[in-house]
Formats: sequence, structure tokens, C-alpha cells
Amino acid sequence: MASKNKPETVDVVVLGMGPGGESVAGELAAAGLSVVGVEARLVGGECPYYGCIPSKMMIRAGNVMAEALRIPDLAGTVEVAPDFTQVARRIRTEGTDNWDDTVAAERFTAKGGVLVRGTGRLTGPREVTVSTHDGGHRTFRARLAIVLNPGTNPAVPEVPGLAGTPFWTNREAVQAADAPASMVVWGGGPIAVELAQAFTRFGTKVTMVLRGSRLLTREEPETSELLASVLRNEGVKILTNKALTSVTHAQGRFQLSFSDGISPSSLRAEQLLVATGRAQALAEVGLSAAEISWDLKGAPALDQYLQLANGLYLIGDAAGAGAFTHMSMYQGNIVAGHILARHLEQADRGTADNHAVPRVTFTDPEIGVVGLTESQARDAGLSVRVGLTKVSESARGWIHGAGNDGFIKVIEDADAGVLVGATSVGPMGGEVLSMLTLAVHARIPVSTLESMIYAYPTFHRAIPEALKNLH
Ligand SMILES: Cc1cc2nc3c(=O)[nH]c(=O)nc-3n(C[C@H](O)[C@H](O)[C@H](O)COP(=O)(O)OP(=O)(O)OC[C@H]3O[C@@H](n4cnc5c(N)ncnc54)[C@H](O)[C@@H]3O)c2cc1C
Ligand SMILES: NC(=O)c1ccc[n+]([C@@H]2O[C@H](COP(=O)([O-])OP(=O)(O)OC[C@H]3O[C@@H](n4cnc5c(N)ncnc54)[C@H](O)[C@@H]3O)[C@@H](O)[C@H]2O)c1
Repeated sequence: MASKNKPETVDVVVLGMGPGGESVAGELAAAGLSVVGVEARLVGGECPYYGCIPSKMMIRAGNVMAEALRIPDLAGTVEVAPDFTQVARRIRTEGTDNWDDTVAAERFTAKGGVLVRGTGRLTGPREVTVSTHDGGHRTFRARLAIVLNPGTNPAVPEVPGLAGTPFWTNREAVQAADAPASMVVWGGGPIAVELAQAFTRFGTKVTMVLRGSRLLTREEPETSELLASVLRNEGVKILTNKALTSVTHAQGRFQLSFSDGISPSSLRAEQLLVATGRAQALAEVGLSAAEISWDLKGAPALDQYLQLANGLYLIGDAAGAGAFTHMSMYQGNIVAGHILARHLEQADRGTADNHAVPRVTFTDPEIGVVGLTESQARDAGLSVRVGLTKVSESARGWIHGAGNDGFIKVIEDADAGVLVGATSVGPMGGEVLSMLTLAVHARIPVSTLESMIYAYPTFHRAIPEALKNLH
């Protein structure tokens, strides 16, 4: 092993092996470059161990039960007895290998990559120093590139009493052995709504406490309204415009005090889930050593190849174009393509284009969104036409019956005659989103979408109805 003071020269250093970092590092190593991947926790990052995969396993199980409970409306009788321990077992054994990344690490090293476990920091424009888990230090000089993929950690606001209590973030929630009897979910973003619904379906009495007046504030107001009504019907309490002022924990219960600016109130619950956004791990990476200034308030400035400076790339949640696994991987692909084009003379794969970023919040109904919301399109100065239709009014939605809440909303740039955004809420709303994503991505004229044949009776037949309603 090299000493602290003797840098080792390699082609590429990937700092943080989230979904994008893992794929860039693997591809470049497989192409024959010498690649060091630096990872402080688990190769693969948040998504496979604490994010997408375990949460979607919970959601899948909850959805099966919710469907079963719709049987009396459509098909007979059924007895449903939720058992969270089955979900916990599946997450532990199939989903996360008991939070062990050996398979992912070996996938990378089998391609010729070198995995260094520890926390890395930039110590120069082309230099990374790692405090390794075995207590040493290694310094690497990157001949060709450094790719930063540090991701995020749960952000926990400072509230008197909170720090000393056994609250959950997403990381503890997905490791739960059982569903708590009652839980306060603090926050109203995607993590909060997905986990609130999943735990409710396993018998947890959930109270959501929001700082503002609606759920999923980045999405259309119609989305927030519909989701709130679905969650309330399932038994979730939603308290709005509340600030958490103090927390205590005694005898296995949390006591939470709130203020709404007028009068104080309090809640007791067995568990508290803090889902109040994410903190950028990029802040700890030492950007100033690479002479990059960044003030944490927005995303750092990147060029179209996702470079902060020549040969210094940034991908993933920290790149600020959407905190989603598919964005991390999309960006990783562009960066790998750029490095290979520059140094191995392979064909360039193009540059980052964020006009059609899709996202799906996996509640029931699913919430699929692409591109701009109505207010974003108006704020951008476009001449906007909006079309909306309810899923329950389509033939398929009507046939579907119980569980058919949803709508399609399309946003057109009327001058250009193309969609610039769309929302698809409903059963399989995330799958219905796919053709809307293509329409926004490829700027397909609305007249072409109107002339297309849509199979009957599918959920996506609601899309031409929404187009008919454009006004
Ligand atoms: C509960 C939950 C559910 C989610 N569900 C979805 C979903 O359904 N679909 C979706 O698209 N997205 C989902 N996401 C978001 C998704 O997990 C992230 O967008 C995704 O993980 C990509 O993040 P990233 O590439 O920025 O890196 P991350 O996944 O955050 O990984 C970064 C890695 O870098 C390492 N690291 C950081 N700093 C250093 C350092 N200095 N030295 C060494 N290593 C370091 C970290 O240990 C980590 O492993 C979900 C997130 C959560 C929390
Ligand atoms: N299905 C998916 O794709 C999926 C699922 C989960 C998470 N994610 C990604 O992970 C990211 C993080 O999710 P999230 O739900 O934590 O974050 P978020 O930033 O979307 O939502 C945070 C919530 O906490 C509230 N909040 C923030 N600071 C607060 C404070 N000081 N006091 C009270 N409330 C406060 C906000 O008002 C908001 O309701 C998302 O933006 C999303 O990109 C994606």
C-alpha cells in the first residue's frame, strides 16, 4: 500500500459509487482504463440499500394488500392479515443482502477496477486523498478525470430534543423489523408520502405533519389534492402549516410539540420518521481544493458534459437536475462517453439535455410526471394551453372501478404546438407516463399525437382525451 505522501497515478478516480458512479467506474474499467472507485459506505449508494429498492418492495407488498381489500367491490370476499415481517425479510435477504455490497463490489473489481473503501476528498485539481477504513491514507492523481458522485444524506433539521431520540430517517425505516403501531411522518415529499402509505397499509396509524399547505409541492396542485384525499381515505391524518418545536422520547413513545403560529399542539406516537429532504454530501468533498467555489444554495455550475472544470465531472443528486437514480445513470453515461471519446477516440454520446426529466412517485395511485408543470411553463413565459381528464371517466378507468383515482394533465407550448410537460396519475400512472415522456423528449407535435391510434380500452387512451381538452 502506498504511503500518505506518495500519490499513486491512475487514469480515473470515481469519488462516491452511487448508481451513476458505479456504472461509469465499471464501464471505464471494462474499457481498459485504470480506475479507482472510492466508497465510504456501500457500492451502489442510497438507491439499492436505503432508497428505491427497499421502499418499492414495501410498496409492492402494500399494494397487493390494498388490491385484495378491493375484492369485495368486484369479486367476492377475502380476509387480509398484514404481516410486515415478511416484507422485512424480503428486503433483508433478496433486496439488500443484509446491507452487504459484496456482489456489487466484485462486479466492479471483476472488470478490472480498484475499490478503495474510505472517505475521499479533493486535495488538488486532479488529486483525491482517501482516509481509508483501515485507518490509513491513500492519495491518487488522476491522469484523465475525476468523477464526483457523492449523493446525499438525510437532512435532519435542528429541533430541541430531537437529536437524542431514536427517530427514523429513510435508512432506519427500510430496516424496520416490524411496522410500528403509530408513526408521525414529518415532511410531505416523495419519501414521506411513499412510506406513509406503505406503513399505513401494514396497520401503522400515520399522522403526516407538513410545514406548508400541501403534499408534493413540486408537482401540480391537482396531484397534491388527489393524493391527500386518497391518503385520508386510507386513514392517514395530514396536518398542514405546522412547525415542529420540540421532541422528547420516553417509555417507547415520542412526544412532539407543534406550533401553527396561533396555538401550540402536541402528538404522541411510537415512531417518528423524519423525511425533510436531503443534505448534499458534496459539501464535504473539498471542492475548494479544485478551485471550485460553491455556496450550497443551488447546484454548482456545470457544462454540458457535466464538468465543474476540465476533467472534473459531477453526477447524481448533487448535479441538481433531479434527484433520481435514472438521472444519476443518464449523467454517468454522458460522462463515460465523454471520457472515452476524449481519450480512447470512441464516438461521443452527446450532452446533457434536461428538458424531459421524468419522475414517478410510487404511491397508489402512481404519480408520473415529465418536464414542466403548468406553473413552471407559465413562469418560463410560454404561451400555455392545458388539457386535463379524469382516469375514472375513461373506459378503462370505469371498468377498473375501485382504485381508479387519477388524471392526465398535459401542458402545451401553444406557439410551438408541442407538449412541454405532463402528469399521469392513476393505476400504472408511471407506465402510462412513458409515451408522454417520449412526446416531450422528442418534441412530437400535438397534431401527430392526435392522429395516433390508441388501443382500446387502455389507461393511456385517456391521453387523447386530455389533448382534446387543451384550452
Ligand atoms: C427512500 C428513497 C426512495 C427513493 N426512491 C427512488 C425511486 O423510486 N426512483 C428514483 O429514481 N430515485 C429514488 N430515490 C432517489 C435515489 O436513491 C437517488 O437519486 C440515487 O441514489 C442517486 O443518487 P446519487 O447518484 O447522487 O448517489 P447516492 O446513491 O447518494 O450514492 C452516493 C455514494 O457516494 C458515497 N460517498 C459520498 N461522499 C463520499 C466521500 N467523500 N468519499 C467516499 N464515498 C462517498 C456514499 O457513501 C454513497 O454510497 C429514492 C431515495 C430515497 C431516499
Ligand atoms: N419515487 C421516487 O423517484 C423517489 C422517492 C423518494 C425520494 N426520491 C428523491 O429523493 C429526494 C428527497 O426526497 P424527500 O421526500 O426527502 O425530499 P423533498 O425535498 O422532496 O421533500 C422534503 C419535505 O420536507 C419538508 N421540509 C423540508 N425542510 C423542512 C423543515 N426544516 N421543517 C419542516 N419540513 C421541512 C418540505 O416542505 C417537503 O415536504 C426527492 O427530491 C426525490 O428526488 C424519489
